[in-house]
Amino acid sequence: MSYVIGIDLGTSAVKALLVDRDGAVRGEAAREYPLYHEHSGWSEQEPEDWVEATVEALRQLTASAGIAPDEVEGISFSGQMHGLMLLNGDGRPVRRAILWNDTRTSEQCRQIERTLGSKLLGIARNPALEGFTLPKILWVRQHEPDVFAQARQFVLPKDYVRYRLTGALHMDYSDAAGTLLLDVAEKRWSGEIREAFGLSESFYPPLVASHEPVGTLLPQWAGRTGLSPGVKVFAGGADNACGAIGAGILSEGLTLCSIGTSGVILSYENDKTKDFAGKAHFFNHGKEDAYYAMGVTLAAGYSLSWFKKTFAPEQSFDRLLEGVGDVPPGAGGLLFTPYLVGERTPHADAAIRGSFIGIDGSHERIHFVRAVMEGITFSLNETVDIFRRAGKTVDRVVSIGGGAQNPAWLQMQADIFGASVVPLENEQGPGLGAAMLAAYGCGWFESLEECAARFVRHGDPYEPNPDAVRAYEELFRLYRSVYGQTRPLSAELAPFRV
Ligand SMILES: Nc1ncnc2c1ncn2[C@@H]1O[C@H](COP(=O)(O)OP(=O)(O)O)[C@@H](O)[C@H]1O
Ligand SMILES: O=C(CO)[C@@H](O)[C@H](O)COP(=O)(O)O
Repeated sequence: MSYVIGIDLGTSAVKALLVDRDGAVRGEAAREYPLYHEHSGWSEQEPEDWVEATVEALRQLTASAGIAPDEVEGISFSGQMHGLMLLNGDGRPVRRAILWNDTRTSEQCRQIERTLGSKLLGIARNPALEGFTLPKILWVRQHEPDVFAQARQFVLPKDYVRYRLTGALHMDYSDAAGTLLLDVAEKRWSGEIREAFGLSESFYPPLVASHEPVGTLLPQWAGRTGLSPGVKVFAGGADNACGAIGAGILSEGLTLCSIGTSGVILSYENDKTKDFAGKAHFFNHGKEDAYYAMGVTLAAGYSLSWFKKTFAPEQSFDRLLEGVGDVPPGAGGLLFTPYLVGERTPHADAAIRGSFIGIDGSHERIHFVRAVMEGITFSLNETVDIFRRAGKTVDRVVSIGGGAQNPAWLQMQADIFGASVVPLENEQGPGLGAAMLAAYGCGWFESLEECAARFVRHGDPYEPNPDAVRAYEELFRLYRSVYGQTRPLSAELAPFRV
């Protein structure tokens, strides 16, 4: 048999999938790693944790599947986006990675806006947001000059892991698009942005397409991972681009909802000139010369996992969510806004924090659980609304990620989005998209579309229930008013945060 492996370097864990030529998942392995929040708004990870976890996941995957090393033909990656890794001249990290959900860089964002003005949207196609990579580079240069002086190159999280496994350093277009340093439409590093911030050309890794081969596994890892040193390694893509590939979002008219640590509503775009005026992100797809627009809820699954960790640490998600489908829309008059770490879409606001509004003596824990799920979904619906106002049709949404594991949540998505919501038969998140890039890169298929026709299996859709849709239209209006009303309170509470 021959297989490919898709590795998804997520925020909470790395997941490796072993996939055969029919797209059947023949094995999976995951390893978690910690997040470090040393100050409010900070979020970092230890790069060595990613490497160790990835190698361990590969070892477990090959051992449990009982396959011969040369049966795996190709490997590719999906990675959490935007995280800054700075490497010294020996290719070693000079500090921990600063992640996509770290919001310490508001001042640097204002600096970028002052320096580039409207040129930024024209070139990078995205506004300066705290989570993106350029503001992080400027933060380290300003606050840790000694550390920055050691840095010779920057990369993103999955690029670093791939570099450690192959010895070859690259970045693919879909991930490079999230740095604010790429000319998105022209698919090249922007000289204008680079010069504006005095960065040297050698600081940038070479760009490649997601399905391109970038090397083979270094012999030192072969024994430990159970893979052959000859296994081909393909560049891979941003987790949202890979999530889209794995869900078959490869043509106009399809929308993706992904609820992982973050939450995303994503819509495929052929037209590189499409203008959302910065209201939605606009990035290169993992499919060549294609694009996607996307809105992001920073703390989507993270809000639910925060709730579970804080109020039910001993319970599984399935146990915590038991009975949540029996609570009517509106959670008994309880509203939640998921701004635990600030927000991105539609409010690019690092200072806002979340809230429960309407707590009543009759509420039980299950009402809070339902309110958290509804708040996350309302936040995603703000992006659905942006897309509809921009003239896009959103009537069929493919739902992936941890949030797609719960039927009540899938029904809630259909009712809040007012659209059919389609889960995948074998929900594997972005790892399947990464495996598809390897399968296409290995030449198993003529195109990603041909690969998707074999690998991607949509399940039965969840249809919107008209009564629930009506109730949610009213509740969504109330939800939207919470942001403006809690913003000043959040600002006044800021000094009390640790
Ligand atoms: N059984 C479940 N039911 C509902 N939500 C779940 C379940 N399991 C996980 N989740 C949610 O999904 C999130 C993790 O999703 P995942 O796609 O694995 O994340 P990531 O790739 O960001 O690490 C968790 O934070 C949690 O909120
Ligand atoms: O910042 C973004 C997208 O712009 C996030 O979607 C990250 O890419 C992290 O993803 P998950 O760990 O939630 O999958």
